[in-house]
Amino acid sequence: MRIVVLTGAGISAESGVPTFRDADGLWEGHRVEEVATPEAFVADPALVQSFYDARRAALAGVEPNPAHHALARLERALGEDLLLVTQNIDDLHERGGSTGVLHMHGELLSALCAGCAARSRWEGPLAEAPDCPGCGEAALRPDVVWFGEVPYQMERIFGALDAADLFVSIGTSGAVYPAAGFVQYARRRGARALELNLQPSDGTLWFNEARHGPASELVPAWVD
Ligand SMILES: CC(C)NC(=O)[C@H](Cc1c[nH]c2ccccc12)NC(=O)[C@H](CCCC/N=C(/NCCC(=O)O)S[C@H]1O[C@H](COP(=O)(O)OP(=O)(O)OC[C@H]2O[C@@H](n3cnc4c(N)ncnc43)[C@H](O)[C@@H]2O)[C@@H](O)[C@H]1O)NC(=O)OCc1ccccc1
Repeated sequence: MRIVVLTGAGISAESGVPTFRDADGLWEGHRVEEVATPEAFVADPALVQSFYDARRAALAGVEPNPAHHALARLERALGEDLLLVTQNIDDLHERGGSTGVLHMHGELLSALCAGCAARSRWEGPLAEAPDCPGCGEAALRPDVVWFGEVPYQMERIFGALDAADLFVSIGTSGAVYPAAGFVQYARRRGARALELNLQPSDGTLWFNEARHGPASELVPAWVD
């Protein structure tokens, strides 16, 4: 059984990471789409840096929950037959024990050089980050995919969706594309689709089955 799992902010909600819907899409009064865009980074880099510095710092205060741990068990059981794709930029899947996580929207603990595109691990405020280890330019930006930018590893994701027997969506509202379109794509390729979410997502009608409730209960119940 080849499975593709897609997770969103809802899987980290019970760990204390606010979802986008929680803050009704606002951060410090800014619409997320306003601070998570390349245009915003050009217009006000300090505002954007502080947005991500705040989320990076908050990681120290949260822990993976039973849903993250259950997916790590599933990975150990299925090996290559599982692809875990996340829209989340936190590191809770990895801290929950998952090793092959595909972060399609990037990672908070990674910095990207806007000059030479070199990547480097960075845990602290980006404003204090050293110059790029690749080209020496002081052009490090958060290694996240902003609105209007192409998500990471799309070929690998569509390749896995082509071969999938089952597509499972966990803790996502299905409001942001191209991730929100994966269920339609998978169904058209003949896969079954299962939704595990607190409430019906925008794409819930595309799923063969939907179970609604907290991920910390639904995911272990599905995996074990
Ligand atoms: C707002 C939306 C309409 N905009 C888009 O989709 C745009 C494109 C677009 C613009 N206009 C359009 C009009 C129509 C269609 C599309 C568009 N998309 C883009 O720009 C993307 C780039 C999008 C990525 C942006 N970066 C993120 N994050 C990283 C940064 C950061 O994090 O700061 S997106 C970010 O928001 C999204 C938030 O969604 P969720 O994770 O689902 O969270 P949300 O809060 O919405 O929902 C939480 C859910 O959990 C549930 N829940 C809550 N608690 C629990 C619980 N305890 N248990 C279980 N479930 C729970 C809730 O019920 C809820 O359903 C995530 O993807 C997250 O990564 N790029 C692109 O399109 O490039 C071209 C392209 C096209 C095709 C192929 C290639 C390229």
